[in-house]
Amino acid sequence: MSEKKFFVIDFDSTFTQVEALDVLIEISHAENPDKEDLANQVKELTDQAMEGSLSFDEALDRRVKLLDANKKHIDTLVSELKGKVSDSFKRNKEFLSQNAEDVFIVSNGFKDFITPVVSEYGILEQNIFANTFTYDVDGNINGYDTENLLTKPQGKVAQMKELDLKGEVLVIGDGYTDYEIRKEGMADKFYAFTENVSRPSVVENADMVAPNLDEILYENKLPMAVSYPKSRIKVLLLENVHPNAKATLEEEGYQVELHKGAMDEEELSEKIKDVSIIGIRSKTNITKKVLENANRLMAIGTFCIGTNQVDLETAQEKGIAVFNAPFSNTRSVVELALGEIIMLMRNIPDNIEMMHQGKWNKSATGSFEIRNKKLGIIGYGNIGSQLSVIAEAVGMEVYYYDIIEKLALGNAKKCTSLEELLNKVDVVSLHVDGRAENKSFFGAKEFAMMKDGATFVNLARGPVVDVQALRDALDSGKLKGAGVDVFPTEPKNNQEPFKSVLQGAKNLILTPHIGGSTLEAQENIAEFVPNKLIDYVNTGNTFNSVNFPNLQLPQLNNAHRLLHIHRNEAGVLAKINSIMADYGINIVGQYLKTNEKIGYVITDIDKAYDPKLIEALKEIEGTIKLRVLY
Ligand SMILES: NC(=O)C1=CN([C@@H]2O[C@H](COP(=O)(O)OP(=O)(O)OC[C@H]3O[C@@H](n4cnc5c(N)ncnc54)[C@H](O)[C@@H]3O)[C@@H](O)[C@H]2O)C=CC1
Ligand SMILES: O=C(O)CCC(=O)C(=O)O
Repeated sequence: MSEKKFFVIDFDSTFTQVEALDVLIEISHAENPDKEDLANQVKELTDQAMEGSLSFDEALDRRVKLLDANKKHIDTLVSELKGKVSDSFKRNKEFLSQNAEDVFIVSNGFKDFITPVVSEYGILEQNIFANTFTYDVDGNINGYDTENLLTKPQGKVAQMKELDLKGEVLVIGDGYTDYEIRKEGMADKFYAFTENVSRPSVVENADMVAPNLDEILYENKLPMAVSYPKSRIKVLLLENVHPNAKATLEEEGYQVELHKGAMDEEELSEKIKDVSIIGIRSKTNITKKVLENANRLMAIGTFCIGTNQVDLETAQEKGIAVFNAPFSNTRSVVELALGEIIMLMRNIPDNIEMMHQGKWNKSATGSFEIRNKKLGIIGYGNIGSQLSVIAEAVGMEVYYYDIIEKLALGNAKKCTSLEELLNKVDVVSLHVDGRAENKSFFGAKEFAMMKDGATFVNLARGPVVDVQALRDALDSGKLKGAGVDVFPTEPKNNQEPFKSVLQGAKNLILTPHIGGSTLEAQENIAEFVPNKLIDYVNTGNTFNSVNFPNLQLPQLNNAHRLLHIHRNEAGVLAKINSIMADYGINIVGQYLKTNEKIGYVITDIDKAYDPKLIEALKEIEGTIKLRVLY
């Protein structure tokens, strides 16, 4: 039988998010003009005591003198503290009350406010060890019980000696006095609790740093309120994604690492090993080799539209869901495309170049309005169709070509072949996606089909265009000008040099893949993608995933949710349900969706079940991944 475990928990900044005396002084001095100064003095004394730089009894004495509080203030304090219990203690209330015999509060705070707060979590009064205030006849605090062990230096150690717990003693706290219990041999383990505050002198002495109570319960294989501690979910964000993404993911409780640039295959194959979620933009290739090393990876977020940089099929085979931001930067691309078209029709790139060289060339030759010019959009998706509407609004006549049937917006005219479009229009704007079949889709043959003196814009994907053929078309005068934002090979970061056969061509706008790089777009993406990832982790929702069957699931209420990802083979659902029946499971809800390769079955079941059920489900032939959520 394993040894009995005792949990010895500190109160201030551990059980609650705050230091109670800091709050009390704000309450008792609410009307005092010097309240800020007094509050700062109390905070400073608390910090010094917590870090171990001031003896606890001296700090306590000085703080109580500054309080000037009475019983009524204590009542107000208690109701404030009840709202400030640490989140992980709140959610693990069931564990605390079910193990009440083994849970102790040992605090240098005061029972007067501790007892009413922790009692709501089932903690037994006889297991609360803390100081007590003394009051005068009018109910004003006039001191504290100086005989109490916890008013003395090393008081917690002395209290633990007196308690003499027989079993494994785990101390959880944020202060030096908590660590002292372990230091003096009265505990087996000290967890530096950092959910509310992290003190270097405490963290460096800890057996383990615990960002929350879930982490401690998980480490001790004890039942907890969440299926997996969020603090164990490691997120790697590459390519300078907007800082809001990091903030959102950290707020959710994940560990987030941010890198400015992309990573190559070698580096990423190593780095990915302990990562649960990765966020990238267009320059990081998540290849088969990377995925083969990604043993903990649950989801990939592309903080952009394109997903051609991810081996979607291998990700799917490994049960890794991929999410992108299909709409967040589309407007930015459209604005740049239209801006470039206007610039190119007026020969502005050449004009700029000449002005920098000191040449004044005021001329209307070869300069045109875009009004009444024919714009040909290739790829009438989210960007192409939006450009269609805006270009039409500024007077262009819009034609489009797409490989699938698309609704013509406004007065746009559909072309039934690429050739038809290329023969007809004055400006070609490419907005196809980067699927493998589109590699070199636009080359010498297509440029030849364009009208002489036409303009060409590519803000889609680099490999789609044969850039040597584009250079030839510019040099020969076949094209009037071009705008290119994307290239077959692009630098991994802003330090690497850029090289292209296009450099030096006439009337050519070259931009460093910034079609979607506006603050608005990046902010939109940083909101959209992290929320998709969090939703997938928390509920299993795959709505908008680019490689998983799309399922929008209801909230999980008072049930456990089993997410079973399997190869799409006949009979898997039947096998799942037959195992559920064997274990006498009451199914509360079930959802299934498949695509060509995988099936995704979500089953919500009653909370009480034999844990062997999970193993049995994992053994079903064709299972890729099984996740349990609660
Ligand atoms: N430069 C930049 O910073 C940005 C570039 N992009 C790129 O823009 C492109 C378009 O994005 P969305 O409109 O959001 O994509 P989308 O998927 O909504 O639309 C693409 C359209 O192209 C069509 N298509 C694919 N291959 C085709 C072909 N060979 N011929 C004709 N039509 C074809 C598809 O049927 C689809 O309707 C993507 O490659 C995306 O990665 C997107 C955002 C920013
Ligand atoms: O801004 C980026 O990183 C890439 C933009 C892009 O090409 C996309 O959204 O597909």
